[in-house]
Amino acid sequence: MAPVTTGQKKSPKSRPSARPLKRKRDEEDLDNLIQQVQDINVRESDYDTFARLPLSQPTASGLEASHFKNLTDIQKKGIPHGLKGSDILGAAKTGSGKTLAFLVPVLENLYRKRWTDLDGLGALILSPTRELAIQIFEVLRKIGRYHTFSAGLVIGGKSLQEERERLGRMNILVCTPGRMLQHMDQTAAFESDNLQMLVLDEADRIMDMGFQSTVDAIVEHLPKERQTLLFSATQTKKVSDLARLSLRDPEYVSVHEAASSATPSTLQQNYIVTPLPEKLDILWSFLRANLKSKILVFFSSGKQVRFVYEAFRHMQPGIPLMHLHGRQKQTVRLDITNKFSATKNSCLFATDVVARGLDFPAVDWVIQLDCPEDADTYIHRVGRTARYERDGRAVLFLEPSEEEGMLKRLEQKRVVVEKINVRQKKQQSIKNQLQNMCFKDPELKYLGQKAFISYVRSIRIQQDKEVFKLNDLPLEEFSASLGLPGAPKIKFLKGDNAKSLKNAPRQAVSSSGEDDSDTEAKLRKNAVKTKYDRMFERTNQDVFADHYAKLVDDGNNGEVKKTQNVNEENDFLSVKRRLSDASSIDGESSENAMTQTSGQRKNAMAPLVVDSKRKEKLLKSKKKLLKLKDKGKKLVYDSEGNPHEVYELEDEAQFKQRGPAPSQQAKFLAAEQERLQTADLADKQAAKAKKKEKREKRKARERNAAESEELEEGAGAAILVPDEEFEGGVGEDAGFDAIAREDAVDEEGGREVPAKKRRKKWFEDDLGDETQSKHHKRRKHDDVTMQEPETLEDLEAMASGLLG
Ligand SMILES: Nc1ncnc2c1ncn2[C@@H]1O[C@H](COP(=O)(O)OP(=O)(O)OP(=O)(O)O)[C@@H](O)[C@H]1O
Repeated sequence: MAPVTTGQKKSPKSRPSARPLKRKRDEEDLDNLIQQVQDINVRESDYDTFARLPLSQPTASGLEASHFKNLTDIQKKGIPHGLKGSDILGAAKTGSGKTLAFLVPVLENLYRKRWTDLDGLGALILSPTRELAIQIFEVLRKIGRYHTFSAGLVIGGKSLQEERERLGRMNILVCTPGRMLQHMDQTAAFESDNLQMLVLDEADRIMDMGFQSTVDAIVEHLPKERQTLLFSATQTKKVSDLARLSLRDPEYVSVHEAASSATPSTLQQNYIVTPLPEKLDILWSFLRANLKSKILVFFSSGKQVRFVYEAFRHMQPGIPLMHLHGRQKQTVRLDITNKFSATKNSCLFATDVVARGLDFPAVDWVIQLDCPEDADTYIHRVGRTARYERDGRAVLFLEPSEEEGMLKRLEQKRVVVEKINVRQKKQQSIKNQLQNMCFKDPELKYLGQKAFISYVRSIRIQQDKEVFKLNDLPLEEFSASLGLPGAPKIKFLKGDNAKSLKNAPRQAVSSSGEDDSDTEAKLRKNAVKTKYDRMFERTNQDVFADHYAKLVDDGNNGEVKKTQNVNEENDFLSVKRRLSDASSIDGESSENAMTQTSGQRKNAMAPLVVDSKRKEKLLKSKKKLLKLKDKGKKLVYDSEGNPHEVYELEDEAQFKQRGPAPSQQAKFLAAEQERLQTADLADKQAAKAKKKEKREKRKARERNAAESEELEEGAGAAILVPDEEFEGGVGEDAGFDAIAREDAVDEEGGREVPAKKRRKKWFEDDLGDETQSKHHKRRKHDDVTMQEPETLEDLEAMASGLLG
């Protein structure tokens, strides 16, 4: 139970017995619980209600207060193994209750180990997205409200420093991999040596390419002796992943392997075949016909989401529209997630950022306007509806060229989808409206162009070429259907990799390099020219800036003019001028600049290529040009006082004697790496030892203080009052932080005694007492339903505050 000290004083007579008695009883209960867990027979599991499971009182009460009574299939199979400490590889359909399947064992296993603040981090829960991490954290808050563990959410969006200060004291952390690793590498006070459990929710996504190396690095920081739980809706038993996470004889807990379909039976799944240029018409007509529904529409990129959202918003379909994609600020994303969860009828346009794990209540329709990259993504997307025994419908839009390939992929994953047709009579064309809007509003047109480009790129980078066939797409008509006057020109990178590009959306997809010739040629025809296209096509680009003309017009400009003339014949992207010497920058005569040979140059710098307006401007600023000047050289002196370069070239013959250059290079790199690793290890060990010493000292101090306090109050001066504990709001207030009561009353005399000053909670600011007590009272009434954060700020405060 949550050890909340009430501050009540007992008479000297009663003092000696109360606390030790209670402690003894608790110890006995705990021993019983440990025994019961040992006795669990996982093969004959008949635990169909939480009440029948051997659970601690705080967890049982938390589950009951959150209205969880019966176990779902994955919980029936997973929780007993989890309680017994086994590693788990869990797979179950979307919406089948996997979150509790790992949260219950987390709380219970730490509880049975008598985990306290002083023991540090006990469980680490990794989630691939921030939204999912927040959702897991909220469920943890609910069911863990009567525990005294401290729990935190580490998802970025807060300053590293702010999180850092609180991180050291957390028992359970829910986090995204990137941010966690950042702390592990940079936060000295963060320790995971004691970690007991590692959980990966949506494990397959976390083990996906984008996260692989991050997860590897995180795991390196964790102790090998730990329990590891992996859960996902679409999991494979990839041996390499298991080895990487050092799972020990994992229990394969799968509740849909034998099922005929990989998706919930309450989900009705259909697909329609529609040419790309008609997609938006159909989507629009669909929305108009379903104004009283909650609809989630998936697109393959954020830019499409933005364009369709903006365009449809202007056209007012009659249903509230929202949009969500990875480029929005975290606070905005949270806000939209909450709003969409709360509404009954609305439509959310989104990317795959919400495809996994998010538990929006009562979604009626999941529409996949763009074909998912694979069958797993399909399963996760449709899993946003038909959750926990509810009904739901999903419709996949397929381009004729995608139909055969995608259906094959779905079949391989035991996903059964039925074809339906669109009623032509009800289909409304919005092409003209969109064209009109794009014509009037250049911003919208710009969004449309971006949307077009990102769609084409998304198809190009797909790995499954049996499904995605860029050359078969009617791109010109598609661009017209977006309201654009022509298909924008697109350039692609050579040999780009689908997943790494998808996982690095912020990485600019450079347009330099080589193009996809066929498509490019196709697209170049009738291409819409952007501001930049026009800029590069300007015929008078090579007209010198005034400043530069003056600079070179110093009597002897024949050379420059010659260069200029030669360049004029080149293509528009060719180099117009080269300034190749610092002296010209310093304003010395251009003649010098142009006639100096490389042998003459002492402080040679990389040639400055003047091929754009920006660079021409640069010529006007001496300060900026100075940056291009060669910096001074570092020399080292030998014992005789002769100067040497830091790295001097050795004699070639000598060099060759030591073997071929690549092998020497490899050797050098290996040696350097080893040197760095050794140094790093030593640093880490020293830092750890220091921290450990500090922690030991702190523990000893706190123990001494606790003991002397106990002695002072007389043994057992403060007692536990179970019913009131809950009201006092152990976990209710601050997650799982314990608090001391304020309004303590002396039992004997009924006299009010000054309350021990309690620690300020995350939701409190410096309010007056009255306001605080009102606040406190309000929360008391909320103890059963668990107060939800009302605003984004509340949630933010909660996220950061619980780290304290
Ligand atoms: N034992 C239970 N009794 C009643 N409702 C439950 C139970 N377990 C889970 N739920 C509810 O079912 C819904 C889905 O649960 P959860 O989010 O854990 O599913 P999931 O399997 O993780 O889904 P996904 O694969 O999409 O992440 C939630 O709304 C949750 O509150």
